[in-house]
Amino acid sequence: MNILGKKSKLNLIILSSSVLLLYNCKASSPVLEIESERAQIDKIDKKVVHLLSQRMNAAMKIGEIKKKNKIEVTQPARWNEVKNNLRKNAIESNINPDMIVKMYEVFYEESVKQQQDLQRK
Ligand SMILES: O=C(O)C(=O)C[C@]1(C(=O)O)C=C[C@@H](O)C=C1
Repeated sequence: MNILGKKSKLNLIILSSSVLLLYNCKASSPVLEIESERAQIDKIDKKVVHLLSQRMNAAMKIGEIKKKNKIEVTQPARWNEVKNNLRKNAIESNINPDMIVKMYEVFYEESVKQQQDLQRK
């Protein structure tokens, strides 16, 4: 026995066709595709900032130890090691190593500055 009448069946077909049409429009819309990638970027940026904050916290802990033990803040050999690691990681991840090191120079300067501020306290 047929549960749906002819009219309801027709309405259902029209409705499902419209949904399909709408879905296809969305999937191929450049604006929506860009929005989707932007949402990815926002998520990644949030994670990057969180990780950088964790890096700074680790540097501050090192700063406390250096202060207590009268150890020099700047450690050029370690900084060279960090840069070599960064270059290796960048190449493995197919991203420009010079750009990564340039970015890290900013993080490193801040790390040293914060440690030096701590020594003065
Ligand atoms: O490894 C240390 O001793 C740190 O204090 C961390 C850090 C860094 O931010 O990577 C900062 C200063 C040093 O010159 C070397 C490295």
